[in-house]
Amino acid sequence: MKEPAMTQDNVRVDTAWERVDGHVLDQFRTHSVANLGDALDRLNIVDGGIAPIWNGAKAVGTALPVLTVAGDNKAVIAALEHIRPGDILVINAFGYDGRAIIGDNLAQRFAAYGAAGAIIDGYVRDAAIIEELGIPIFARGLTPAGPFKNGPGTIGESVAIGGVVVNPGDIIAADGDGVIVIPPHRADEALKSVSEIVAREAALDAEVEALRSKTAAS
Ligand SMILES: O=C([O-])CC(=O)C(=O)O
Ligand SMILES: [Mg+2]
Repeated sequence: MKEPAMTQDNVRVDTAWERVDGHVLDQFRTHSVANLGDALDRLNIVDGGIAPIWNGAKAVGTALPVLTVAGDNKAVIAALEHIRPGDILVINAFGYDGRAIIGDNLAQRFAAYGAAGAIIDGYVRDAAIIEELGIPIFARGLTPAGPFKNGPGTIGESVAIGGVVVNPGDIIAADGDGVIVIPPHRADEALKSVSEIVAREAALDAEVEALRSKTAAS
């Protein structure tokens, strides 16, 4: 039987779930989020309001879901000790724009514990330092206002983020276009289908190249 969730000081924690192997994640790393989205029938994509906070940020990993109260990061701080290498913190902070849920200090702690990044349905701060450090953080925007630290919250339970349900251990891929959530049981299907999409995209590029040469010759 599944272990029940424990509540630690106002934050409920469930750690009874699995992470996929790193070699599965490596296969997703070679693909764009747009192509992965096409491979999953153009579904499973987080709304475009959640975007990288610096140009060039990208990340692939498995979801460590965190639910906070709007403007409060107690559950995020409590999640630090539950990070495993390759995790991506997926934080539902209710899209609230009045408080930053994390800044450079927490982003650096995520990285120090081996997290591959964080996706936040909410706002962040200290963006210039996070960019300088190259830590991939995706959020709705920036505000200098710091968060409260009272809770409650949950760690390791399913959350909603940008209109998509994220279960603990789901595969997350994020790049300049945005974020996709891939349930592990659909990983093989997604990888097979995305290689067909890559071939189709290459054929479209070749068509454009042929058109360009024809235009130049005329
Ligand atoms: O004060 C906080 O909790 C958020 C913050 O700025 C940081 O993590 O650097
Ligand atoms: Mg800070």
